[in-house]
Amino acid sequence: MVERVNRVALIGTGAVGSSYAFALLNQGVADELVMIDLNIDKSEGDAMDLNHGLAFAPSSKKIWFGDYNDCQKADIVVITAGANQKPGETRLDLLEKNTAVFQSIVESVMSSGFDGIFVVATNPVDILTYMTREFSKLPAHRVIGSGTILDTARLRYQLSEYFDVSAKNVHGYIIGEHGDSELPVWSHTTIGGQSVFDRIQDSPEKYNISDLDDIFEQVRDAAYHIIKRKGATHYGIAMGLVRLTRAILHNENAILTVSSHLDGIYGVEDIYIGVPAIVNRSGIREIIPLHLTEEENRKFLDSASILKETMKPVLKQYKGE
Ligand SMILES: NC(=O)C1=CN([C@@H]2O[C@H](COP(=O)(O)OP(=O)(O)OC[C@H]3O[C@@H](n4cnc5c(N)ncnc54)[C@H](O)[C@@H]3O)[C@@H](O)[C@H]2O)C=CC1
Ligand SMILES: CC(=O)C(=O)O
Repeated sequence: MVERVNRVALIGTGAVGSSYAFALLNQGVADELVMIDLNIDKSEGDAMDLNHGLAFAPSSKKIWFGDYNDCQKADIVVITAGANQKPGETRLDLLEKNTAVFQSIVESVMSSGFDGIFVVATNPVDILTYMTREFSKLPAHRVIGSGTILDTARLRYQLSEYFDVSAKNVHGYIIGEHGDSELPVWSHTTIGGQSVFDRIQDSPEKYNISDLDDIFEQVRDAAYHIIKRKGATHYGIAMGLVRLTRAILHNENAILTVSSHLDGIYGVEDIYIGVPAIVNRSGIREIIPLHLTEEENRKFLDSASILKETMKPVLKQYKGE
C-alpha cells in the first residue's frame, strides 16, 4: 500500500507563519511543509533554518521554500500573509488592504489546481475567510477560519489561573467575531464538569461572580496588551493553527471554535463567524448549535451584524453587491 503523504502549504512566513512552521515541525503533524512568501530571503532562510532542526523532530519531514505550483498537491493551504495590527488598530481596520492581498493569493493557489482545504488566520479572520470562499469558489465546509480558537484558549488559560486547575480541565467557548464584539458562553463553561457558576457559589470566600467580567476583558483585549509590548502576537495562534491542522489531517472529529459558514443556524445568514464545529479530514463536518441564553444570543447576533456591516464595502467592491 502506498502511504499517504500529508502536505501543508503555508502562505505568509512572518511572525505567525514562521511560528506555525516551527510548531508544526516540533509536533510532527505534517509530512511536507512548503513555505511561500513575497519576502523570498526571509522565507528561504526560515526553510533552511527549520531543516537544520529535522534531526531533533519527532519524525522526519520535508520542508522547502516554494511557489504556488507546490499548492497543487497540498492537502491544506494555511494563509497567514498580510498586514498585522499596529498599536491602536483594530482587526477590522485591516480589511481593505488584506482583502486585496487575499484576492491575489487565493487566485494563485486555485490556478495551481489546488483541491484541498483552506485554513485562514489573517485578520480580520472571519471576513477574510468569507472572501477566501468567494475567491476560491470551494464548498464552504472546505474553507475554515481560525475564528476564536485563540480566544477560547485564552479563556481556558485565564480560568485555569483563577481556579488553579489545569487549562486542560477547563471547558468553555468564546464565540462570535475574532475581535472586539466576541463573547464568552458562560452558560456552557465547566471546570472539571462543574458549571463555573456552581464552582463560584460553592466557595464564596475564594471566588466572586463579578471576576468573570475581568477575566473576559483580559481575554478580549489580550491582543492589544501583547501588541503594545512586542508588536505582534504569534505563538498562541501558531499552536492553535497546528491544533486545527492536526484535527484535519488526522481526521479527528475535534470540536474547535473555528470561523464557520452559517446559513440559518444561530439565526444568521451567509456569514463566517466563530462557533464550535466538528472538524475532520473533510473540513467542517458539522456546526454545533449551542443553546445560548437570551443575553448570549443577543450578543452573538450583535457580533454577527457588526461583521455583516463591516464587510459590505468589500462585498460591493468584489462581488458587486
Ligand atoms: N487569527 C488570529 O487569531 C491571529 C491573526 N493574526 C494575523 O495574522 C496576520 C499575519 O501577522 P504577522 O505574521 O504578525 O505579520 P507579519 O508582517 O510578520 O507577516 C506577514 C507576512 O505576509 C507576507 N505577505 C504579505 N503579502 C503577501 C502576499 N501577497 N503573498 C505572500 N506573502 C505576503 C509578508 O511578506 C510577511 O512575511 C495578520 O493579519 C495578523 O493580524 C495574528 C495573530 C492572531
Ligand atoms: C492579533 C490577534 O488577532 C490576536 O492575537 O488575537
